[in-house]
Amino acid sequence: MINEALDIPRWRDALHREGRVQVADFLQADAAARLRQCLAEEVPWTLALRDAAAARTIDAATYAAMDDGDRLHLYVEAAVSAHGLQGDAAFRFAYDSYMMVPAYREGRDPGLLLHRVLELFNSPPYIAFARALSGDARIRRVNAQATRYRPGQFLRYHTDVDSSEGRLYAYVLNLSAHWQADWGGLLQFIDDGGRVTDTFLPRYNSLSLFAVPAGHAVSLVAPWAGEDRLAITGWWLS
Ligand SMILES: O=C(O)CCC(=O)C(=O)O
Ligand SMILES: [Fe+2]
Repeated sequence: MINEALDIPRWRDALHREGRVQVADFLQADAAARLRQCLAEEVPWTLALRDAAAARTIDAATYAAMDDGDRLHLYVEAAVSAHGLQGDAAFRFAYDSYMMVPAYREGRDPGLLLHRVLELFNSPPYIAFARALSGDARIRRVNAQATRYRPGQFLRYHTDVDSSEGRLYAYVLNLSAHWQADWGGLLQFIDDGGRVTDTFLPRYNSLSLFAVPAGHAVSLVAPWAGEDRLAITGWWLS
């Protein structure tokens, strides 16, 4: 499934130098196309939402039954609930999500390709691959969620810091076909001074990879975005 022609030492050196890297042509072409089709057509999406009260999920049936206007209203409500707030208190998000680990454990959606992906990501050869790419022998497990960002959706500044889960590296396997820079949905790295230090376009079949913690955000997807921003994202864990 992984592209066998990847130049692993090249990407590892860049990751060590910069703390982040975007690996091009990550999957074999047919695997990328099949996975993209799964995200575009087969996933029962939930809405992951964080507003002033808490992080919460709108279940797939409820979400599917809503019309576009009601959905957009939820995104905007979550966004404006941070008005006047700064720092951690302003953390908000609204994006479509499929939490692959709980779904797998609970035996939900039998036959969904994402279950095979989670198995692959936790197979000994893939863990060995992740260790080789990062140069980090502590990696033992991989978690994953499928994500879809549509106009009005976003993930505000955060660092992925986590005290219990053992997050070492964050990854994003991007599966939108022809994402354009002015559609929003950009993965932006933001330093302690508030400067954007790097931007990753969600380029088809690329793996965005960075050491945790690091300040970053997914910018608001514009009304004119011509596609959904589709990805599988998670962490390489100790
Ligand atoms: O989708 C992305 O590019 C980044 C996602 C992210 O930062 C996260 O889920 O914590
Ligand atoms: Fe993140």
